[in-house]
Amino acid sequence: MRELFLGVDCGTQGTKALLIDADGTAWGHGHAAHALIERESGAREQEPHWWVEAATAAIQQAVAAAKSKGECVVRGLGVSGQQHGLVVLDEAQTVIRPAKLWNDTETAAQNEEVVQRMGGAAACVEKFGISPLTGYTVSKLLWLKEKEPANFARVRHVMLPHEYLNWWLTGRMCAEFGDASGTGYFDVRKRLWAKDVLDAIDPALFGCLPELIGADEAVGTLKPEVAALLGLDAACVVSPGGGDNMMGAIGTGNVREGVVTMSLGTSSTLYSYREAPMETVPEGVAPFCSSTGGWLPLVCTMNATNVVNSMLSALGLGVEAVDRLLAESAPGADGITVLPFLNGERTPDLPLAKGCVFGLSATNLSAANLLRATIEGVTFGVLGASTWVTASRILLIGGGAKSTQWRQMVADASGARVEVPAVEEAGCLGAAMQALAVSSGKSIASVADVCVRLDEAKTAVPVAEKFAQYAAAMARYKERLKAEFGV
Ligand SMILES: Nc1ncnc2c1ncn2[C@@H]1O[C@H](COP(=O)(O)OP(=O)(O)O)[C@@H](O)[C@H]1O
Ligand SMILES: O=C(CO)[C@@H](O)[C@H](O)COP(=O)(O)O
Repeated sequence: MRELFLGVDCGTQGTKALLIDADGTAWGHGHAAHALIERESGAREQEPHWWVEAATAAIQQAVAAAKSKGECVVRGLGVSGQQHGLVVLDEAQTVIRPAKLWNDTETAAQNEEVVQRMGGAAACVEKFGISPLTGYTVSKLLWLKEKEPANFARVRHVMLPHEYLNWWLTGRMCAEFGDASGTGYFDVRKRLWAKDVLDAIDPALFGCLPELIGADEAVGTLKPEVAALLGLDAACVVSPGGGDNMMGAIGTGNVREGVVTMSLGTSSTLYSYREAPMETVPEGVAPFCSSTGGWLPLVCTMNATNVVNSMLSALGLGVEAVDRLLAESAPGADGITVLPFLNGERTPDLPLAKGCVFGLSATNLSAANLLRATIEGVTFGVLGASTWVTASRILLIGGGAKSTQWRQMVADASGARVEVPAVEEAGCLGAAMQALAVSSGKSIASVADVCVRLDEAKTAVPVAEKFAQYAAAMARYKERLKAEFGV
């Protein structure tokens, strides 16, 4: 009987599922999209039951695909989730309101207030190794207390998206260091909840947090009724899971120092594993913990494929147009610059910013140049914030990595060789690899050595002439940013 391991990744736009064997070979995939509640106030929310429904559909698809290839049993399951979302449950364990997400900027004022109550950003870094930015979980709690006091009074359990899915699967509420480190109420050096931060909002909150477990501890096994629904065995072991970037790190072998991963999902992120926490935290860097016993400093911008999708939709085009239009246009988009802040922005810290288009003329205005300038803006945003890490090689993941031309742009603009894992869904792969490690007792590094493979045909090698062209376009991007927003 074939033994398989399941990874589930609850991203912003959808949930994916992947089944692998102990060699990292894929046996089944599944996908289901999520809706997104977006309001002009900056609210970005989803109903937690949407994630459960999407996970159910995606897992059922993956299981059906694997079973069609022969008899199999799923031994372990790991969940990867969009970071920072706030799920609140009442005494009866009922979800109180939609989850506010990582890209919610309605809570910007509350983030500033929390930082101030803790003595300012420098004091936060000194005390807890991290200072919260808009989007982290903590500001959502203060927002709830101020704006929806009746809902706040009902809160008995506070969870992140992947913890909520683990609870649905197993009935156990628990947290692990990687995702917990993005809450803003976690001491990232000591790897403990930061009670002082929660007390500054409300002393009742600390008692609402889940227990912390280690990266190699199992959460438990599946609830029998959930196992039956998903077509899985109730003995299937659920590993701790983690934030999607932490699971992407595992899925790209970013479990040792010196590896750099970049993700082009709804957000754009760039991260690199470290054995020790950062002593000094460069501006814009989120000094998170990894879900593998170390640390995972990262930069994250709030505008990536969401902005590309909006521009495509405004142009009446679909995602299949990306490669064609990038190929039709040249680095620098004939002088057009897009600051892609449709979602406000976190890096740089401009939660209330709006997007801007500069440099339009009668001769350069075309769909190809507009789309290119948008994708360049997204790419320059994350690369420009990533000078704290040097990379001669970048492992590129997320939906945007499917574009040949975008991969080449990242290589040309960064000067690094861009490589793509053979399994496209790195968050799912990382979660499945963690499930394999936890259920077999193997180290995550040894699992990574076996399971992470590259799709050599997709490697993009930087072209020196293009590097110079992108450097000029990026300099123009930075000038526009400075002139418009002073950063
Ligand atoms: N071939 C492609 N070229 C460019 N972008 C693509 C391509 N395929 C998918 N995408 C983008 O990837 C997005 C989904 O990315 P994904 O990493 O799954 O997001 P998330 O994890 O945040 O839900 C799509 O909405 C689309 O914009
Ligand atoms: O907030 C962050 C990282 O700190 C985001 O990276 C979220 O974790 C959402 O991820 P995607 O939906 O873009 O994968």
